[in-house]
Amino acid sequence: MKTPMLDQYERIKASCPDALLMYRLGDFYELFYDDATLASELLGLTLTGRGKGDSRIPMCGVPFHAAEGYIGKLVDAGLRVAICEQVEDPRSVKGIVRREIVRIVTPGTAHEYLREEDGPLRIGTLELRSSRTLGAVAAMLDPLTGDCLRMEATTQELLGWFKTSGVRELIVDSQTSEQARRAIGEMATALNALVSHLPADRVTHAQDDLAQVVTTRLVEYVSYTLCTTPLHMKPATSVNDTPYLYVSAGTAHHLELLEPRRFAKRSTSLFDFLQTTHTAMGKRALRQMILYPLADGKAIEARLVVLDHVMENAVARAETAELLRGFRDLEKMCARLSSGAAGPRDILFIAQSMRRAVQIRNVWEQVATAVPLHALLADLPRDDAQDVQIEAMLVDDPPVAERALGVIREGVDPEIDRLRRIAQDSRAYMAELEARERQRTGIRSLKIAYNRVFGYYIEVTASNRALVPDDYERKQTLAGAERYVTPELRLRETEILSAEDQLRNLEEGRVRQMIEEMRRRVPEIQKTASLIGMLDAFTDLAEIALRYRFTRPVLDDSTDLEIKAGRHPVVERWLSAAYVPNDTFLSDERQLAIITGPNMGGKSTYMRQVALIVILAQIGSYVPADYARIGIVDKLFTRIGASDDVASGQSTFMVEMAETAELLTMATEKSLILLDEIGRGTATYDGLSIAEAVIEFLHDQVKARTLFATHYHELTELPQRLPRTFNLSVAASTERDALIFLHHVNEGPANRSYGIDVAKLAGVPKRVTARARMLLQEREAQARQMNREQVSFFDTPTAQEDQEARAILETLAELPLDEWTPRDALTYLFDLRERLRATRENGSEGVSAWGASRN
Ligand SMILES: Nc1ncnc2c1ncn2[C@@H]1O[C@H](COP(=O)(O)OP(=O)(O)OP(=O)(O)O)[C@@H](O)[C@H]1O
Repeated sequence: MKTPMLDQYERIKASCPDALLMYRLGDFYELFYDDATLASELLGLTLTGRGKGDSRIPMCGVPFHAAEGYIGKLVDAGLRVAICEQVEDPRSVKGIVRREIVRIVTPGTAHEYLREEDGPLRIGTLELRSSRTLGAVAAMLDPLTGDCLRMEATTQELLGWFKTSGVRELIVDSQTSEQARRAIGEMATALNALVSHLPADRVTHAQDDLAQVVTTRLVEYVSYTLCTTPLHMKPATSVNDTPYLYVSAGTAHHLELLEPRRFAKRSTSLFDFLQTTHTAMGKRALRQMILYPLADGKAIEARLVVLDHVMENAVARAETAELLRGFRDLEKMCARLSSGAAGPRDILFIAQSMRRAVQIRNVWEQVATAVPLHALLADLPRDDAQDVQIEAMLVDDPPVAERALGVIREGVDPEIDRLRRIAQDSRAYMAELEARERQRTGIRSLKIAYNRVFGYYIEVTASNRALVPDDYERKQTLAGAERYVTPELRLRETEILSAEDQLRNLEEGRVRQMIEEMRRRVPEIQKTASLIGMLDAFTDLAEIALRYRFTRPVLDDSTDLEIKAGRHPVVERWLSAAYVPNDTFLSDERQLAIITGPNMGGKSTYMRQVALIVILAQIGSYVPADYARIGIVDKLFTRIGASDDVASGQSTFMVEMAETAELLTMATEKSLILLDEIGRGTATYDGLSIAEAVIEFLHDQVKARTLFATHYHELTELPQRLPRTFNLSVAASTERDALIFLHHVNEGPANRSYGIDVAKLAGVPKRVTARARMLLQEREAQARQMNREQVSFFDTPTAQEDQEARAILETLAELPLDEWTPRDALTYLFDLRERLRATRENGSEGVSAWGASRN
């Protein structure tokens, strides 16, 4: 026999089959059946059971007040959780209490349950244009702030956007086309995201406008998970209208834009370096700026003008910082208002912050002369009358929950004050009655107390039962005590309870009204929140620019990149020694730089520095350089530094090649590409060949500005045949056998490589480095010998060939094979063959090289 409760459980569960159902039962959320088994495993909870024998079903539970953490864990594990509450007061119903799902928490919409520091949380979806070449229309939505971004691009590009933006869940519905479904499936795998279905009854009728379709789908999904119509969704903006700098996910990772490298000892991310904002909105705005730098000259200039202004006005800046310090997270509160979770405390906090916004507006209105700043201020609130009123009505420290007493300030409502006095008087009265009864009965331990079931009662310990007077009426017997009522107590109780009831009704009514008013103001509050976020971010960027002596960049539509004395802001900050500034000059004629030099010489720092300067400039920030002129970059790709993606199950080489593939297909003439030692992860000749072919392709086809760091010295020859390439090298010197890094970037290739010196520096035993140096010398000597004996043997057949063959044989005879590893030998052999082939193809030119040193 199924109990009515289980019946209800199963009905509710059926309405939400792809979520774990947390079913509220008194002070617990209970899970049953498979949900219970799964949750108990993931959360380490004891699995119990309900019922007996065969009909016993698995069950586990979490206390309701601690549920948040558990829900967070489940969602983090990629599950959906449906929260089912009791929606009536159990005391006022006979039989089973009505229950409803009040929230579905999913990986992409769990903003109240996950830590914001772990990055943004977004949901996304897409539809494909009927013709493949037209690409796809996509939208992504931040369920906390209600920001919705639309974009039209290739699916590959969209994947990149989704990845950097933290899309954790992709939404499909019954109208999603088959193709789109496939694309979404593939993306979900790449993003490690969940694919979720919007229930059919939520799908609005088919529309022609795909942009509309994708945004509506996401808004509907948020509404579905919140179990209410959200008030805080903003109209979608389009990436295609406001061009942004595309930063591939790999790039954001390599450059440590938002998060430091795994295992980094300090916060080495750009975000951490820049972030001294005062508000949660400011932090979000800054993160957003870094994630979406601009690619439109006018928009960047507008930001720079605001920044100039903020930098110039030190007093206003300081006052703003002061006001921002106490600012509450308005965006989070709007989300709470929207989902019906807001209570009196939220209302007070919003009112206080909105008043501060008015003050901030006043601060700047007096000094603002710049048009873009005016535009920013125009939408800040001007009038705080409403909020002053709210502050006057609510007590200083109101409770979080909507249903609580003592929320309205004394003097606001005479009726509330009167009822409160009755309640208070009765408390005094009860104390007095207690004293009186103790006196009358002689029972010193007698006490008057209250509970929800019996109301007020007099409690007497069992040992004093004999002293109880006749007019006491027994209510309840406990182990060591008896509880009584008297007619007087009953009378008083009715008075008190009715006063408290009325009081609660009145206070709740007031609060509900305030919440309703605030809900109507959500768009205004959101607008304020985002402007305050921007102002906070600008104040922050201003402080940084002043503190670290940044300069204002010049942006234009050229494809130049000119930096004088550029620095890497984060490395400079943490370096104990002085940072060596470096110049950069790229243009149409100097499109691709091949950078050589010793390990640890500063190649990757140099490349990162260039990338960060470009990003900062396109954010609208000042930059760490004496001068910077930047032809606006449309897409930024980097492949720098050791990959730590090995943990994700992909080989370093595979990841590297995937990223290379991405940039080769996506980059344009306006892009900037930074590559560090690509091809290193494979056999020398594979690697070298890949590297060379990539350079050729970038030079001939893509024509993007490129910095290419490499250890293949062979590549320094490329400028001879690829006119837009040139050599750069990081300087090092060896003094008395010690290697000194100068960190200075020079024109021209590195004259030698310093592998052995670096090995020594790194503590490789002297015997090994000495031996290596000997081997190197031998090789170089052989090379010289070969060069001397070199004859162009293919010209005049037999005799020459003969001679060359003898030279080869002689070299072979001299090879220190005993000391070589098989790999050394094999590499040498490949080397030999490769060069002989090259010789045959290119005539005699290459011969000189065949025995040359391989350093
Ligand atoms: N311009 C500079 N001024 C001062 N110190 C620097 C500079 N550039 C780099 N360094 C220091 O040198 C270290 C090594 O730099 P980096 O990692 O860029 O070398 P690399 O040439 O890329 O080495 P590898 O080829 O091994 O990757 C940095 O951690 C930093 O401490």
